[in-house]
Amino acid sequence: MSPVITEVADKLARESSYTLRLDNIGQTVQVSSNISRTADEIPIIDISGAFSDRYEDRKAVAEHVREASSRIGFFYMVNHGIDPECQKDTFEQARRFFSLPEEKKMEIYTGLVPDEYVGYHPLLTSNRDGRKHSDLSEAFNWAYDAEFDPIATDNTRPSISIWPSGLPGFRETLYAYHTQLLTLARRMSRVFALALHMPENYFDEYVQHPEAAMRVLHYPAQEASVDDQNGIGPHTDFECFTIVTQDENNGLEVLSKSGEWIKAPPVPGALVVNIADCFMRQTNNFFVSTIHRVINKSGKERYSAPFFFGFDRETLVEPVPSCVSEENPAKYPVVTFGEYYRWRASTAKTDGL
Ligand SMILES: O=C(O)CCC(=O)C(=O)O
Ligand SMILES: [Fe+2]
Repeated sequence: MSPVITEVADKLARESSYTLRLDNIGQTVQVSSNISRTADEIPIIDISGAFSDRYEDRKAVAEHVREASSRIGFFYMVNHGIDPECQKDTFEQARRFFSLPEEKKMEIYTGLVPDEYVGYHPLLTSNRDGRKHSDLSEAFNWAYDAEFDPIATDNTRPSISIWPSGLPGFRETLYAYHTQLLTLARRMSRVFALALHMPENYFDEYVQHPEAAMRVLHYPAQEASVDDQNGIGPHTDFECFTIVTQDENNGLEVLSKSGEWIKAPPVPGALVVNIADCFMRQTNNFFVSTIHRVINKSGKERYSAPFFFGFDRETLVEPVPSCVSEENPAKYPVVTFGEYYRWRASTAKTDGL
């Protein structure tokens, strides 16, 4: 084939529609094209009102969050009060860890801790999109630890995380940022309660000893085409909501309800929030847990730090009363958060994300 014809054929391949199946959540979606586009569907929400003493200010933020969470399941938040120095320090520690020799990182390989999503996930070990090469990212995950929770009520439960040796300050720096996000996430759970037209303290009892895991990710610059590889393949997150800190490089993409990949580029000073599967179940599909992926074609290394927030493992994932009615009965069987989490974490590890 002449180069021109190959190019046209490639273009057609990339622009043709395909079916995406996510077996773990039983979703099949039709994607119109593998090419992502820029769109302004992901709103930027100023959440300063969430910290206001005035109920009307908090309610106004919640209404924006309600709109975004039910329409696209993603939004940016600005004026969240997080210290940018902590973000910088976290990325610095991530760079330090990922530049260790592979054997050193493998000392805390996630495979050593069955059923828990902690430790090191090496490059090219997951593949969510069977049509492509394995995912071009590596990650380090850690979990909630009451020692670093300023309002912990129960310090007796052991931490499940595993830590690299010989990296002084690594754990403390990562927890300094984790603690800030934990406090923000508790505040956001009040915003979400209002967004669901429930009393503001509706979720308070579920966030005493929350599922609050975090990860740092490293995406090398991808040379393969977007049709041949992902940084992280298409997936949904499995807790209630995720707060993602991005560096300054593009890569994150969100699948809109109409089946188009939409870019979620970094916005200076903003954190990305996305709804995850437990919240979708609890809201009886009113909030949408949106499929997303990362492809790093920025030409540079990309780092990100998602914080995954879910409720205590004893909590029942049962529908919020404002989201069920006789005409709209519960769509999911009730399980505890811990049962759901363990099932998803173990399948994610065997299936690769
Ligand atoms: O790197 C990102 O921006 C998002 C990563 C992500 O979706 C995940 O770790 O679940
Ligand atoms: Fe994700």
